[in-house]
Amino acid sequence: MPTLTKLCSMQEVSEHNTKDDCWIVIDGKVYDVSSYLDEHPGGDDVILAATGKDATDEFEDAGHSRSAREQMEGFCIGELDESATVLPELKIVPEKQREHYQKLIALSTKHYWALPVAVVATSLVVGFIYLRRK
Ligand code: HEM
Repeated sequence: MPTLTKLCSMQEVSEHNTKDDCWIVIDGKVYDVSSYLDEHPGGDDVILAATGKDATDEFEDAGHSRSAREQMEGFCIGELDESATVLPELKIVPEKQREHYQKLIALSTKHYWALPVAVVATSLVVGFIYLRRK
């Protein structure tokens, strides 16, 4: 049977992030709490700060009562479309910048031999002085 539930992407939800138009995501469900912000006993700022992301942890951390949870169901407008997760855009580094980074890495690895050589040289000098004193 086809579902009548509205599916919303996180991108779409995050566009509703103002006092007059506020959607939040809790436990995979999308809630339009615009009309409830002024009445919310925990204040509107906490809810506004929870827009554009999954607010389940913040909601649970506040230890909401059973009646708060029942009240919440009245604001449900749909479900989060998990398949529409936005992949982070890959940053393409320009050729010149890439060459610059490669040179920097090559330059810094050039001196890796210095520390072990310094340790061995110091041990030799200390050993030599110790043997001469005996
Ligand atoms: C539709 C969604 C929500 C409803 C209906 C709702 C309802 C309520 C209610 C009725 C209370 C009073 C205490 C209780 O009965 O549990 C409350 C307190 C509170 N809520 Fe919400 N809430 C919602 C969403 C959120 C969200 C998303 C957050 C956090 C990001 C949040 C944070 C808090 C905090 C911090 C308190 C105060 C707790 C205290 O002072 O003890 N609420 N909420």
